[in-house]
Amino acid sequence: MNDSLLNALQRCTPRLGEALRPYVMADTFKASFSAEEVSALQQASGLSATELALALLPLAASYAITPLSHFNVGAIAQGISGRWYLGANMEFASAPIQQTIHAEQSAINHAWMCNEPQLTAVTVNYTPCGHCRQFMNELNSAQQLTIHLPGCAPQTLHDYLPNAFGPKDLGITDTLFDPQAHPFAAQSDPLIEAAIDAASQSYAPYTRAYSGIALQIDGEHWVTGRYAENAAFNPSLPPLQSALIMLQLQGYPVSAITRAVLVEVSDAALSQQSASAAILTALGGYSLETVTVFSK
Ligand SMILES: O=c1ccn([C@H]2C[C@H](O)[C@@H](CO)O2)c(=O)[nH]1
Ligand SMILES: [Zn+2]
Repeated sequence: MNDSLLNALQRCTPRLGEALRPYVMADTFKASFSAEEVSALQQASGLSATELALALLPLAASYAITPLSHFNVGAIAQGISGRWYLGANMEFASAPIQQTIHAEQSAINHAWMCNEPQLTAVTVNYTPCGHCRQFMNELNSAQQLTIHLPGCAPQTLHDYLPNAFGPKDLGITDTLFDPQAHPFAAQSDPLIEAAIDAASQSYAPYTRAYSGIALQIDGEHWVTGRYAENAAFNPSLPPLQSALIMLQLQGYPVSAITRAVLVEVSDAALSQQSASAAILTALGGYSLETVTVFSK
């Protein structure tokens, strides 16, 4: 368990801190709470669901990596399954500033990578920036999504983003969190296979440049990341960022990476290769294997 998570736990009110401790201290804790855990935490703390989500934001923000801003943002994506997924911003020193991951993207990607079918709300400790509002507008629940902020009445995403530009403006009916299953031929290497699986579930309705990443952590563990496009293009989340979010939230340091594989579609209109390789270099000289796959 990392020190900043422990610090955040110690700064909770005694009642909440005591209730959280068994979950957060467990080796199996992966920065999310099941519906049963959320209701047990509510019972023990006496907080409403909204109050509890706000009270958990410092825990979410403890996952932030902010060498550039030292401004830690925490977010919680609340799934229709009842599970809550934490997320935090991540900055990369020595890489272009555009590579930054916002806390809302982190929490939302976390839920998506865990195959949550839909989000009902996002709770965040600062007002979401325009880029995040646009990122959230891609969700299959964009029309109903509630945003919770400290000291602010709950409002819908629509309140935060009137006259929104979205997938429909580009003639796309698919939305982020709609299940994706793009068929690619299998390969025998398990890590490549994990990256192919991520690519097949990636969301790229605008370019069809499906891509996925798998990062080997040790002999038998890996994390994966999927590409998530956005109608406004720039708020898209590249597959490496998606995988690095999962690495961070599962408690692994970047130094644990032993191998990195990017899977892309052959003859795609764009490539993640050079941007992903540049970040891996900035993170400490990790090399990137790129595998191109053909649609079945
Ligand atoms: O909605 C927002 C706004 C900003 N940030 C992060 C990005 C960057 O790391 C830092 C300063 O902008 O805060 C978020 O995570 N979400
Ligand atoms: Zn943002």
